[in-house]
Amino acid sequence: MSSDVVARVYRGTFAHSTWDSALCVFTDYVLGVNEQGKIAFFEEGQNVESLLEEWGFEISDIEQLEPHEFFMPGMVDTHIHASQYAYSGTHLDLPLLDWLNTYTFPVESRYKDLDFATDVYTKVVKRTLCNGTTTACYFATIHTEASLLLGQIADDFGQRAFIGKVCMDRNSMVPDYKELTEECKEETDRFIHELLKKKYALVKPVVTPRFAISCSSTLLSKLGKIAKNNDLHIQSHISENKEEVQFVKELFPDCTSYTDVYVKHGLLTDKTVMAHGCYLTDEELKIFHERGAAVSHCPNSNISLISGMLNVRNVLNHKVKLGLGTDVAGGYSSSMLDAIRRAVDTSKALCMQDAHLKPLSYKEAFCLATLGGSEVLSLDDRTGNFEVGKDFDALRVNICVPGSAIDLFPGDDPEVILEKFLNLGDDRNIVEVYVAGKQVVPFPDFK
Ligand SMILES: O=c1[nH]c(=O)c2nc[nH]c2[nH]1
Ligand SMILES: [Zn+2]
Repeated sequence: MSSDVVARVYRGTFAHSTWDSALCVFTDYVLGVNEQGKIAFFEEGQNVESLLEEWGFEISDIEQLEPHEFFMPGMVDTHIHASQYAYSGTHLDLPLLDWLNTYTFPVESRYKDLDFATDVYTKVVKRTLCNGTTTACYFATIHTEASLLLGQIADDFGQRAFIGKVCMDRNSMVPDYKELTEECKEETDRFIHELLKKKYALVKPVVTPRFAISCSSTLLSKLGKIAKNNDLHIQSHISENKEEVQFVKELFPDCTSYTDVYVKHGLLTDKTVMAHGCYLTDEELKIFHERGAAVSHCPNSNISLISGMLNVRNVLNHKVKLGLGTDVAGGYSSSMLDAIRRAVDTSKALCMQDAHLKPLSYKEAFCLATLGGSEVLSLDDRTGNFEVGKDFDALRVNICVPGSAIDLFPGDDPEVILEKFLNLGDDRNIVEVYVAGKQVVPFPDFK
């Protein structure tokens, strides 16, 4: 008998991605979660007798899923601005640079107020968890205390998260909302130190230069060094909008491309995730591939701010790590299901312009939202699918809940049920959420 103790055993349908297949559906499988929250076994239901013996649990310990239920991996939002959740669903009438100056910076400057921060950050963590985001890579604001608070709230609610204190020392439009270069470096050091000191199991800091336009060359270099010395993740924005790309050219005339700006400052590593990338050239994508840097595709935001349409197929052909992001609040939805749908829509819109392109399938989008996202954040050895040994980050989906927007018909097999959920489902269908084996949705009573 195994010395490992299983805490939970489920039997029913499971769906996940592997690097060989964007969608694998397993019907009548048994999955065990050990006391450390890791997947202890994942086997065909017919092996249940030997599993009982090996793992020492009773048949009555098995939780049987209904035929209209399944488990899928938790979704990974590789790019979301927690601070912008305050105005999500509004302010979508301006292009990027005007949008930042008019709406974003004035709101982000309010996060010195920790009551405001607590309210918004609690709401965004709860909302994303309910919608199945088990891992989120967050931008906060320039404020160290509020950013630490976001880390504490993610930890309280059990979400796996990267937290970025935003760094910017250039801002002509809202001069209040920036730091001095040295102050920004020191506050970033303090933020990283304080967050790591908390020893949260699932919440880590990420070095976060906002984008090349809002950082001086000196600051970018300092941030590159901080990331290197502490072996940290890095996140920023790149090539989202044509005006932005042109402005970066003017600000950094010695750099050969937008990508080169980040390369020259030590910010394009195998732990870097860059949002958008709509206008990256093939040469730049080659550099991303060589360095192991990742792209976060944020299709809702790209359309909402009329920024551009990322050619996902081209990014995948260059073998660049790729995940999906909601980019709240340039993207108006905090749900990764929306990111899946918009990614497919954008790809189809590009196909209308170029008949040779192959559209992204719903299976590929599902893979990007789960396993792809975990790879983007270098977490694919810990999460992203139901491989034995990984953490159990999972969504229990029930198609037949009261008020469900999905109808089933005779002959709808598990693959059809998954496809209907991805296209028509919402948080009502996500009845339980697990992160590292711990049930985080429904929320515990004390919250
Ligand atoms: O979509 C975006 N949201 C932002 O907050 C931002 N900052 C720089 N570039 C950005 N793009
Ligand atoms: Zn963004």
